[in-house]
Amino acid sequence: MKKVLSIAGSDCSGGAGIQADLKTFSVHGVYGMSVIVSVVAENTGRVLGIQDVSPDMIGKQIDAVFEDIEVDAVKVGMLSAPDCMEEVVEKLKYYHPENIVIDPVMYAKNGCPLMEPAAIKTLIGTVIPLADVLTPNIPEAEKITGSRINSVEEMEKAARAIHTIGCKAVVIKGGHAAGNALDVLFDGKEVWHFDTARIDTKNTHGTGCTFSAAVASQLARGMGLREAVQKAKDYVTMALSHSLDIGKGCGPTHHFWHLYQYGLREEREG
Ligand SMILES: Nc1ncnc2c1ncn2[C@@H]1O[C@H](COP(=O)(O)OP(=O)(O)OP(=O)(O)O)[C@@H](O)[C@H]1O
Ligand SMILES: Cc1ncc(COP(=O)(O)O)c(N)n1
Repeated sequence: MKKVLSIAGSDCSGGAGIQADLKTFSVHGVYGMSVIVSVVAENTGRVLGIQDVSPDMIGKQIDAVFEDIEVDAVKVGMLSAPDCMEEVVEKLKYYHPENIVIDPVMYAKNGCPLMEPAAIKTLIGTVIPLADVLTPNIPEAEKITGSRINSVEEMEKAARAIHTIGCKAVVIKGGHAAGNALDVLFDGKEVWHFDTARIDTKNTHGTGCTFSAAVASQLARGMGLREAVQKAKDYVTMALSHSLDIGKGCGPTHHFWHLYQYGLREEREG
């Protein structure tokens, strides 16, 4: 069985962060593991508080996983502060796992900040260059490049600009744009589009976490980059079309395992 590690924040309401990642890993038939970087008291409507785990304890969790278990892919999510980022970067450089997917989480869906504004420098200087795949949404890509994104052409331009920071590939997710939900992949050579109709729902809590965890799962299973992104897009579309009206704010994606497993079974038999 392939093994995938999430290094991210804990969302006690279960829709995003580590909890969304582990649900996504299970549906993809990979063994999920977690290193908790921050404990976030949040729900579908707001963030009540953030408590970062100490860098020493983040490092020990990463050591505990890597000294014992082979890791086929790593998904990195919320890293709130520069010292957390530096610890994660140091350990990933030391253990050098394959298939590092980094979601540069900055805000929750409800607009609450999940990364200290001053951490952007460390994010760009040390975290982003480690990514095999970086998955910013449009506001995150704007913060990283310092340029506004108002069209698909500008998404492509931003993906190329972010690639020069040193990551191997970039997917700019179009959840925050108007019109179709169109994501743009730049793999260092070519640009690819992944396009679906926009699903009319407020229940989009955790879409970014679900997408990046799905990419990491597919890469761990040996899929090539373009196919992994397409499969992750299919998965998040399905999880969103069955999203749950839980809570008073933006409800979570639904990890609709039996349909997806059916798809996996078809793939194996076909
Ligand atoms: N309403 C929607 N209908 C269809 N697909 C969507 C919708 N909203 C987001 N997506 C898709 O979900 C994925 C995640 O995109 P999004 O831009 O929402 O990420 P995000 O903002 O990082 O998410 P999060 O805020 O949960 O971290 C992308 O593949 C995007 O195209
Ligand atoms: C711990 C944690 N990590 C990531 C997100 C982003 O997800 P969303 O923007 O869908 O709330 C979150 N809310 N909480």
